[in-house]
Amino acid sequence: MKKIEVVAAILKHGNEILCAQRAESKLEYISKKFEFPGGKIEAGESKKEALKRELEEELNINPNINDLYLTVVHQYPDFELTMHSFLCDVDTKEITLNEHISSQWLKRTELLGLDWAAADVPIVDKLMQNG
Ligand SMILES: Nc1nc2c([nH]c(=O)n2[C@H]2C[C@H](O)[C@@H](COP(=O)(O)OP(=O)(O)OP(=O)(O)O)O2)c(=O)[nH]1
Repeated sequence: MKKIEVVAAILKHGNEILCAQRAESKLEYISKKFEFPGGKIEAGESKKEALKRELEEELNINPNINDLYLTVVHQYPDFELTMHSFLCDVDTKEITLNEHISSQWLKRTELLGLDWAAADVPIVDKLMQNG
């Protein structure tokens, strides 16, 4: 089974968190789902270097990347995903959506209202518990 390793950012502005909606995809289980921005780690990159690159590519932002929050291993029908999520503080809500089709800044308690990619659910649960 194919394995993918991804980094993702929990972008916090005050008490709000950025939730970003993926574009339509032929993989229905991730198509238009909400996620934390990020992407695959490329050869030779550290996790934080990969996340910095992805955040610039996807949102035109360059935030401080803080501690690892949670690593999730999730089995999708076509691949096994390992996703490392990092807390990041941003000082502005101004972002440019270069790849996502929509975004919302939500309080922790509001996160469950979105249709998240399945791999994100443990991260969302932890964020809600620690609210
Ligand atoms: N970035 C991110 N990816 C997630 C999350 N949840 C989740 O299941 N994924 C999955 C969807 C994709 O299969 C994979 C991320 O791959 P991607 O295609 O977005 O990464 P990338 O930007 O490096 O894309 P590419 O170069 O392959 O086009 O991880 C999440 O919260 N954030």
